[in-house]
Amino acid sequence: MMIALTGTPGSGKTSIAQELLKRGIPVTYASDTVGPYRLGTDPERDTDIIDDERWVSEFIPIEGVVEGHLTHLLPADRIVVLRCRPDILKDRLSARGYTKEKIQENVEAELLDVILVEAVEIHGEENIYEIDTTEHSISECADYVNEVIKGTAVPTLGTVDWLYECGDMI
Ligand SMILES: Nc1ncnc2c1ncn2[C@@H]1O[C@H](COP(=O)(O)OP(=O)(O)OP(=O)(O)O)[C@@H](O)[C@H]1O
Repeated sequence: MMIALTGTPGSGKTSIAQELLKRGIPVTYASDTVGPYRLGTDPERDTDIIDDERWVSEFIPIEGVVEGHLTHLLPADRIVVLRCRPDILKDRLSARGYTKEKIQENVEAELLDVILVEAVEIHGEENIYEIDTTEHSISECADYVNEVIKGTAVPTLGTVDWLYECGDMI
């Protein structure tokens, strides 16, 4: 069973993946697999350009959790979408020293549910497990992913409405 752990940059994927690893759950970092698919960098957006179609088509499925903001594109069995309240996400990304533009791009993507919508389109609502990392500790989020792995979690989406709560950030 392959579980995708996805979410906007800063939503907490790496932190939760590290906690899962500590608990003995196998984790693959997508960033370790995209090297051959890197086409270059986008200087304006300060990000790598990845040939994601080829990456997805050539990805050899793993047993365990695959972490990264593109992993919902993979043919995973269940998709955990991490959410983060946009004002908190802004703080987390500012603390990293990201540019204003890069922060704005990611905050808007989170506000507009971009990853969640893509995940639902690809995998259907019945395979989506959404969790708000603003409201839960890293340990609680890892507990939840563990439940998703075991099959005891109930698929969920629509647990947050950032446009209602923080729409004035756009
Ligand atoms: N409940 C939580 N779950 C995950 N991270 C949290 C939580 N609460 C606070 N944080 C903090 O938020 C930050 C999340 O950063 P992290 O690198 O894990 O995100 P990411 O989604 O992997 O980002 P990227 O896609 O850029 O790698 C960390 O500093 C972490 O300590």
